[in-house]
Amino acid sequence: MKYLEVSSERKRIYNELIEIKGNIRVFCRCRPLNSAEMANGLASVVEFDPAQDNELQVNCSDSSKKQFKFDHVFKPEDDQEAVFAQTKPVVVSVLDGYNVCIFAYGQTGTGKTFTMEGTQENRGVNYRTLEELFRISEDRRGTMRYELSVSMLEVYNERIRDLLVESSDEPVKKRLEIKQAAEGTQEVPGLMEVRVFSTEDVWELLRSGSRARSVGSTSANEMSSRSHCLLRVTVRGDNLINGHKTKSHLWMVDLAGSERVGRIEVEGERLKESQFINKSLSALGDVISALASKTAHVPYRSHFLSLFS
Ligand SMILES: Nc1ncnc2c1ncn2[C@@H]1O[C@H](COP(=O)(O)OP(=O)(O)OP(=O)(O)O)[C@@H](O)[C@H]1O
Repeated sequence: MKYLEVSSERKRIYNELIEIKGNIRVFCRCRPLNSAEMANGLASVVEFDPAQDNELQVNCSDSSKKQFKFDHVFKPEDDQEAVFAQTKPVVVSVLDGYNVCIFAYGQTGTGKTFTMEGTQENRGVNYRTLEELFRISEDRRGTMRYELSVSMLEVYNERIRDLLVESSDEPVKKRLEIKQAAEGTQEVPGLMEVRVFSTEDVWELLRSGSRARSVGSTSANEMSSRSHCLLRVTVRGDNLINGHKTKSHLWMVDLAGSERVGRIEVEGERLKESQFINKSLSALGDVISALASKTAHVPYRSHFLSLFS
């Protein structure tokens, strides 16, 4: 009984939080200048107000200043832990049966992959989230049994590729598609789903998926991600007290760079990629702005990337 009270209290608080803050949250992260930028004598054009952690100001080339507001702004000195601290309350709600989606969006080279994947020493949101999900699952062991599985796919030039299928299997792999499931969620039939039992399983799995991703070099980033990379965590929950079962998805998406074609001298294959990237990002932008303004029609079908949001 005590457990049921705590659990429904947790859901009530979460729903209240969503009510107050909205169900879409936008954070902005400004990365530090890199060594090439410093060597070229570049300086940051972004200013932060120490008293406001949700605002920044951009100094424009015509000496005007533009102010932007977000739910939270991360400064160059904010580390991966600080970013995850803000993300945590939203992602862990997947354990209570909510579907959640996070996108990292920005121009090429701004730190999307660093934020989501991170490095061995500076692990990003993807790994930290799974670590937290395991920690909470363990805490709730007496009352809930959870099964966590991971899938990873990329959307590259309008095609969906499974990143967890061995690359040697590539020639026999069939093209994946999105289908609407009976309960209204989106499914990708045939997508590999790997059950994970501990954080030790996770890091190598994420690394191998990420190595299979399509990358290329643009003039703005030497190792630019040319695809949208989607990590899906599926949570199956079994309530040991009342027998209630849940299944929910958490999507963590590292979008391809939103560069403007004219700005980074692209040609040939890179140009084609950029056009596909921009088309899909623009469709996704339309969906998010329709959701944010709560308009009756949300154009999910204008691009299949939007179906995951
Ligand atoms: N907050 C940060 N602190 C330190 N280094 C960072 C930070 N953010 C990004 N970097 C470094 O900047 C470089 C570019 O970052 P990253 O590849 O994550 O950009 P991206 O936005 O994913 O680019 P693309 O869209 O081209 O894939 C990388 O070398 C990364 O390690």
